[in-house]
Amino acid sequence: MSALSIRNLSKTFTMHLRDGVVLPVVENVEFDVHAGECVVLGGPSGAGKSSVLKMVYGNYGVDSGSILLAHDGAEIDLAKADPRLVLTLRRDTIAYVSQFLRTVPRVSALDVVAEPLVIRGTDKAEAVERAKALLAQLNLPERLWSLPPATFSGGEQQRVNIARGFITDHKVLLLDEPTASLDATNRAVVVEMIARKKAAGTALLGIFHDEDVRNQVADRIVDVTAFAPRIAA
Ligand SMILES: Nc1ncnc2c1ncn2[C@@H]1O[C@H](COP(=O)(O)OP(=O)(O)OP(=O)(O)O)[C@@H](O)[C@H]1O
Repeated sequence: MSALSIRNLSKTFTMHLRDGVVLPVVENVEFDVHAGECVVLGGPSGAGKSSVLKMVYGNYGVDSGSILLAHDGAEIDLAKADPRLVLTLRRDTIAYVSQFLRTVPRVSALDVVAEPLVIRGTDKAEAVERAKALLAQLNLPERLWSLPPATFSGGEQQRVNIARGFITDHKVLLLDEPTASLDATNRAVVVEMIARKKAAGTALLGIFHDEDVRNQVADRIVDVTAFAPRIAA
């Protein structure tokens, strides 16, 4: 069984403020992501890459189809999971590095990064040590660690977000443009971190506009234009 299996997934957006105009985005999306590989969603702007990623994480509902995850020795369909189960899947099985960090006031960068481990029951001091190691690896200046990331630069916030997403050993890791705001040095760090995740058996699914990074991390590219909706005649 794959770590992540997408079957027949379709999505339309209904614009309620525009007389209920219906915008089909993708139809019959089908692909698998196996343990230890990084699959990259490809296709031009507007093809639906982010929408697919958001469906897989449960941020967007689906019209039809399945998002099958290996969780706790069973196969779970995230597309049909109730909100409580979605939260459990996010705690234990599927992690997501979004493009932008959602900052919480007064919470330090270190605590933001350590939180996913603490929630899973890791001792706080140990979680903070792991957070420090990741922030150091990502070259986030130590003077920033105890500050809330709200005032950080785009690239600094993105590195906090990456550290938070990478700190656990979730079996599935989703990456939405994790290197978009990074300089060459830190892009290389992230490429190395992805390679380590693969070696550890994580299944990764991501969007990377940077061609260099994409070529370095991708085992396979799934072209989302293959799932463009057929326009009704
Ligand atoms: N919440 C939403 N409501 C309405 N339409 C949406 C919504 N999210 C995405 N869309 C539409 O769905 C289509 C696909 O968007 P999506 O962001 O998934 O594309 P993408 O391939 O990730 O593009 P890019 O590479 O530019 O980020 C677009 O036409 C977009 O306008």
